[in-house]
Amino acid sequence: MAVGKSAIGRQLANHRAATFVDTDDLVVGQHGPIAEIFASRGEPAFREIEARAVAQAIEQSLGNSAVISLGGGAVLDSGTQQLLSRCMVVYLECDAATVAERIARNSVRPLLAGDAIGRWQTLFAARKPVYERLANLVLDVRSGTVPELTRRLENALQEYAAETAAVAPMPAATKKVD
Ligand SMILES: Nc1ncnc2c1ncn2[C@@H]1O[C@H](COP(=O)(O)OP(=O)(O)O)[C@@H](O)[C@H]1O
Ligand SMILES: O=C(O)C1=C[C@@H](OP(=O)(O)O)[C@@H](O)[C@H](O)C1
Ligand SMILES: [Mg+2]
Repeated sequence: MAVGKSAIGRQLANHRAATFVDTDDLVVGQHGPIAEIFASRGEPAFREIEARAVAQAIEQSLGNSAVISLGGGAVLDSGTQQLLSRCMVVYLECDAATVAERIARNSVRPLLAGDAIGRWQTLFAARKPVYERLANLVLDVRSGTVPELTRRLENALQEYAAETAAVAPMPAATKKVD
């Protein structure tokens, strides 16, 4: 949460003239504000809605050029993990110090209510292995502006594509960009 998935994803899509889909926006468009879904129906209901939104976004992107930004907890769903195995997955690697100021003024992320930084750290520690396992590319987003990070991501994606084309048909191992 708050690492820049939505902001960087949107800029990358603009740069590539690709469709941009933020699955949180899909959820909000279909079911209303995320905080209200958590409050009235609970997190399990949110996760089901979210998994359907992710599946819809991936299905509609097949054969098209699309950048899909997920919510930070979406990858915990096993169905989503399977669908992501057909996608180029980028993990934006960040830390608590970098997001601290952003989440201090958080008002839309129910899982960060109360001790925002403590909650972020606990969630991150539990999810990090999943992020690492699913990622084709890891981008360090601890420093740089959104436009700078988008350029670094674009360059890294081009390098990744060139490397995987060179070793096809074997998929390349996860690449880490500092
Ligand atoms: N590298 C960055 N530098 C400064 N602000 C950033 C950076 N990345 C994201 N932000 C800002 O932090 C907030 C959270 O970013 P967002 O893209 O919504 O994160 P996520 O989708 O991962 O939760 C937004 O206000 C965004 O503009
Ligand atoms: O990490 C999470 O569990 C969540 C992250 C949020 O999206 P961002 O990661 O885009 O903030 C949003 O899906 C929801 O508040 C739950
Ligand atoms: Mg987001």
